[in-house]
Amino acid sequence: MSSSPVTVLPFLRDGDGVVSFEDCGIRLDFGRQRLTMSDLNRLISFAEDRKLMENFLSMMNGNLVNRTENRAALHTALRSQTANAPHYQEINQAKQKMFLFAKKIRSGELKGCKGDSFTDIINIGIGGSEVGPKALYHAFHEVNPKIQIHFLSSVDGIIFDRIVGTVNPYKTLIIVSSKSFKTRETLVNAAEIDKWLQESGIKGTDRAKHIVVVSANPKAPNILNLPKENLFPMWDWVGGRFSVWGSVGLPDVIALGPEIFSEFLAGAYDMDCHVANSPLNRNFAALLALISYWNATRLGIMLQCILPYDERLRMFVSWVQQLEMESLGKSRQTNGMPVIGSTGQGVWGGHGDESQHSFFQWLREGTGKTSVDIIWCEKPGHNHSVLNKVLLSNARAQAEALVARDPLTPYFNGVTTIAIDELTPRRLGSLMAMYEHKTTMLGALFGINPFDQPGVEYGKKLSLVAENNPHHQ
Ligand SMILES: O=P(O)(O)OC[C@H]1O[C@H](O)[C@H](O)[C@@H](O)[C@@H]1O
Repeated sequence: MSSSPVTVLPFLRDGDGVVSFEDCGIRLDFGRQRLTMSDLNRLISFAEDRKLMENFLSMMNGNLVNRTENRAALHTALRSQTANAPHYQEINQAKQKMFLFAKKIRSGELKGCKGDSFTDIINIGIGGSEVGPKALYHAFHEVNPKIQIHFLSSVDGIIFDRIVGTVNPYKTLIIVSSKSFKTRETLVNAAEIDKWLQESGIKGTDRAKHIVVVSANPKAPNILNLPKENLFPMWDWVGGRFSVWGSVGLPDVIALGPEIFSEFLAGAYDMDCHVANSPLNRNFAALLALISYWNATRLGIMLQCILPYDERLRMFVSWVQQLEMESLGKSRQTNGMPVIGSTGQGVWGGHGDESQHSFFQWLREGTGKTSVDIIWCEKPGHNHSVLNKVLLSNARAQAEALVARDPLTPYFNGVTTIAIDELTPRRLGSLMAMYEHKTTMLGALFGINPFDQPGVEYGKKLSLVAENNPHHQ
């Protein structure tokens, strides 16, 4: 048996040039990725030819960048801090409505139908109507939250029972969150929860004190037989997986407070400004996108592993997974022609320290190639300095260990480290916005539309057919 020839790939850090820099409280180091500075410079020229920045600014200005659905993609407008952003008035109006509602619930001015203050929220929603608010809540909720959020996403009665089994319906607010208000799981769960409320005696007009809806579908309140005031609006010009910055964030605004949510938006805006104003060779999102493009198309790396060494970022992994895989899992270009070569990678990951004792063996010595993002926060969110010392040592050590693979095998990893000074809501906003911009920029580089999801919609149709098939009862 003859062994395949092995080429030892260079690291970016082995040449001249800047491979690490800081902005928005984030230090990015891409020196352990497998390319040379001249490769990177060629990639930057390619990005210029592809009009990467022009595309990005066109998205922010509200042009119809989602061409298959003939829509804009204006998630940046939801967090803009300037009055000249597109749709400023209606965005601001919706935000004020959400903030006022949250303040009244938090102060106890708004109560349930029997006069109780709210202690629990059940957020019914799936995909983009769940993972973003869940990531934010998981990062910043208190040890014993005064108002706790429960996320009901899949149509799995076990989860349903576990949630309703721990809450008092008179002290519970239900948020039914669905951009389309057509998602089967969300509507079926909403009906089941409504039944539970009614069986608990919350009927007729009392229901309106316990259920609100978040949707871009103006018929949503009517569908659930609620007054139209119970609607918190979304718009078709924000994609579901980019929607945490608007009314989809309502459960967080209530449970964590408007101040935390405002900071989260401000952090995303910091990153929007960084990406809009930085040259390509100092631009976080553009560099992440270009390296990912290189990895997928030149090195055949089809996996992207996200490893936060911080419990608060555990749910962030699921959020990135939906963001990247739904946006970039495409094999047709925007012009309708099949893609030649590769597009988006499979995204997976987990808490870094736990993953060391689970799948790191595969990363270190398995027969695969992976691009890894290791994320840590320099200042901990707790007082256990010994624990933090060990955790951060692990993170730094693994960044080296994962690239130190046996040079005689054709398998390897490229590692990017992302060190955050301190995880505040503002920094989480910046981090999430950075990955959003990486994703949409990759769409432009691959020549695909990162804003639609026709494959998911096809699956939804087939599920309905299966549900109506008597042989599946
Ligand atoms: O918010 P909804 O309209 O209920 O959609 C929920 C989810 O449905 C599908 O799975 C889409 O692919 C997702 O992008 C979306 O976030």
